[in-house]
Amino acid sequence: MSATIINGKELAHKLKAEMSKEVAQMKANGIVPHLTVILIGDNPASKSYVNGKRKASTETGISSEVIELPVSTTESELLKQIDQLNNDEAVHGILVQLPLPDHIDEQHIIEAISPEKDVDGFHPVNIGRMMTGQDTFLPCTPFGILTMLKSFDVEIEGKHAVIVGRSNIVGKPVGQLLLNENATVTYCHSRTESLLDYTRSADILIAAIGKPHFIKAEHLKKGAVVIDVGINRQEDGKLTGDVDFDGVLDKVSYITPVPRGVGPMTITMLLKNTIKAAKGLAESER
Ligand SMILES: NC(=O)C1=CN([C@@H]2O[C@H](COP(=O)(O)OP(=O)(O)OC[C@H]3O[C@@H](n4cnc5c(N)ncnc54)[C@H](OP(=O)(O)O)[C@@H]3O)[C@@H](O)[C@H]2O)C=CC1
Ligand SMILES: Nc1nc(=O)c2c([nH]1)NC[C@@H]1CN(c3ccc(C(=O)N[C@@H](CCC(=O)O)C(=O)O)cc3)C=[N+]21
Repeated sequence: MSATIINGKELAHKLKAEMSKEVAQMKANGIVPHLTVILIGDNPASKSYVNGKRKASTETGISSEVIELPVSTTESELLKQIDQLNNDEAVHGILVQLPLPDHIDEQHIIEAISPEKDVDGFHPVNIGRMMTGQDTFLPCTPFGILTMLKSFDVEIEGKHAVIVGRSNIVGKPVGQLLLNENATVTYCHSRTESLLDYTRSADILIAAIGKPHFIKAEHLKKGAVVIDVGINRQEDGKLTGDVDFDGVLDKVSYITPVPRGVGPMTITMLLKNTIKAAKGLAESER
């Protein structure tokens, strides 16, 4: 059986072209979608992700701005900055790049962002809306994964989706979105006993662990759909996923590569959410 490789970069490219047209139309009506990203400190990985976001915004015609703050920034200074952006009508989306320095409480920051500008979909109000199946900003990585599965007509309803990883930004919400699509969902994590028993029964396996090549052929059922969320930097500087891509290729029906898989889709969904935020504001102004 030959596997289909779900190329996230190509799909992202296609979606960005569609969004460019939408943005042009919005601009013609006097609305310029604007995203503000706050980057604290000089973590090279964070800088590189933020650059990717800036580049993709420009490509789509979305106006973006990056506020770079020193690692010494206090929580109250950051809260003040967020308050200003919440009250700035020209700003539609606010994203605070994670992780934050240890002296800043991540949850305080996430909850300070207005839910109407929370294009990451991390605010508890938006998480609650997602859980109850309401219209909201979906968290970008899970939203990107769902978009990939749907674009490739992967059947979700009734299927067993196994998520390895339970973080608030990837594992938990991706499980919820798949549940909303009528999958049967199992969450696994570092305390799971006999992980193989679960992963081997997965029709759809989502790997969001952060350990290079953790998922191997022995973990999988033949014909499984594998989504690799992991982004791990190797010694040679190259990126690799949580799945042993070459080792499992013969066994799977669909698989996402790293790089050019989930990562570019995450950024694309951020742009989609920013457009949605700009539209939401326009509607309330009418
Ligand atoms: N492509 C993209 O757009 C994005 C990629 N990422 C990448 O995805 C990966 C995961 O990110 P994130 O969710 O933030 O990571 P976290 O470190 O927050 O979560 C990792 C999860 O993996 C679980 N885990 C760790 N070891 C094992 C094990 N041996 N067996 C089973 N489960 C295990 C942990 O369990 P426990 O809860 O018990 O500790 C935890 O739930 C990273 O590589 C990250 O860089 C992240 C965000 C976006
Ligand atoms: N508030 C917040 N929101 C986030 O969405 C967020 C965050 N913080 N912190 C870090 C994680 C990670 N993340 C990625 C985005 C794009 C790629 C991506 O585009 N990766 C490319 C490769 C990029 C490269 O070569 O460096 C790829 O996989 O092909 C990866 C990872 C968003 N995150």
